[in-house]
Amino acid sequence: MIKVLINGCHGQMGKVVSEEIKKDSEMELKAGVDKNALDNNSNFKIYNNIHHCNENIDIIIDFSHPSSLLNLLEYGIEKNIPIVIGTTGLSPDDIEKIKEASKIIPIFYSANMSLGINVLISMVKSISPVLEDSFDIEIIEKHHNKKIDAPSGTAYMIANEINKELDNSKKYIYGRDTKTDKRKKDEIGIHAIRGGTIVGEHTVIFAGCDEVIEISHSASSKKIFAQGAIKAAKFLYNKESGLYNMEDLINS
Ligand SMILES: NC(=O)C1=CN([C@@H]2O[C@H](COP(=O)(O)OP(=O)(O)OC[C@H]3O[C@@H](n4cnc5c(N)ncnc54)[C@H](OP(=O)(O)O)[C@@H]3O)[C@@H](O)[C@H]2O)C=CC1
Ligand SMILES: O=C(O)C1=N[C@H](C(=O)O)C[C@H](O)C1
Repeated sequence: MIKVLINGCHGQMGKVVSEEIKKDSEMELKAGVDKNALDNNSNFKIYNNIHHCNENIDIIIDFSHPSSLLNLLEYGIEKNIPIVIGTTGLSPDDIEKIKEASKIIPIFYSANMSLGINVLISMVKSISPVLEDSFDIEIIEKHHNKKIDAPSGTAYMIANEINKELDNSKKYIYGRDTKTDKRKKDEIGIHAIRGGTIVGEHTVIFAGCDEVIEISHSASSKKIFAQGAIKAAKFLYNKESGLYNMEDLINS
């Protein structure tokens, strides 16, 4: 049995991951960490500070908040525990810290744990260089009204992957409300919608002269992210230190 700690266990994703682990015959939920360690009659122990947890843990799955990253990495390094990180809204400095930590322990990071989004990314990566000269690229993401970061981590991930294919020649434009000039060629527009219970939708628009290609992904339940994170945890368990992502998992 792989013994799991969920960081952010009281959150929307934490609860779904916990339900999915309970159904999994290869995994055991040993502990949870959340800002408020409510006693909710769980059959696993909940802590409000990860450093207070002395359980025997094989892997950590994190869907929480950027403010917990430092503690999380410190704990993983101190106890030599691999970490699957799904939290978004991380700063470039946070990403650097993840890269540094991954020299010591195995870390899996993806802003989107669904298979579908990662297939979408390989599609847009392959067509962007072909369309770049004559098509404008825009990304629209839609999420529920409880989401705190914008644009989504996935929208950034899609934009970054496209940009890498285009020699990082594009800059990102977020909305256009204060703009007074025409769209420039070197832009990728990124736009965020928030409302209701939308789980997560991402559309990449390639707009050319008299023709438009739209590639979309729509998540209809958080289960796909939880199941993806569990697959990532099984993949990461017993791996060498290093930084892994969905591409590594898909190609494994
Ligand atoms: N990679 C992926 O596939 C996916 C990523 N996500 C990302 O996962 C993260 C969590 O999403 P979601 O579950 O919807 O968000 P929630 O706000 O519902 O859950 C986050 C939980 O973490 C808690 N928390 C906040 N700060 C800390 C801390 N310092 N230490 C421990 N726990 C803390 C929150 O407590 P409190 O509410 O009291 O602040 C809350 O219970 C977000 O960044 C989201 O974008 C979401 C879905 C898929
Ligand atoms: O907060 C969410 O819910 C989600 N966040 C991730 C993101 O920011 O990309 C992934 C998913 O779309 C759901």
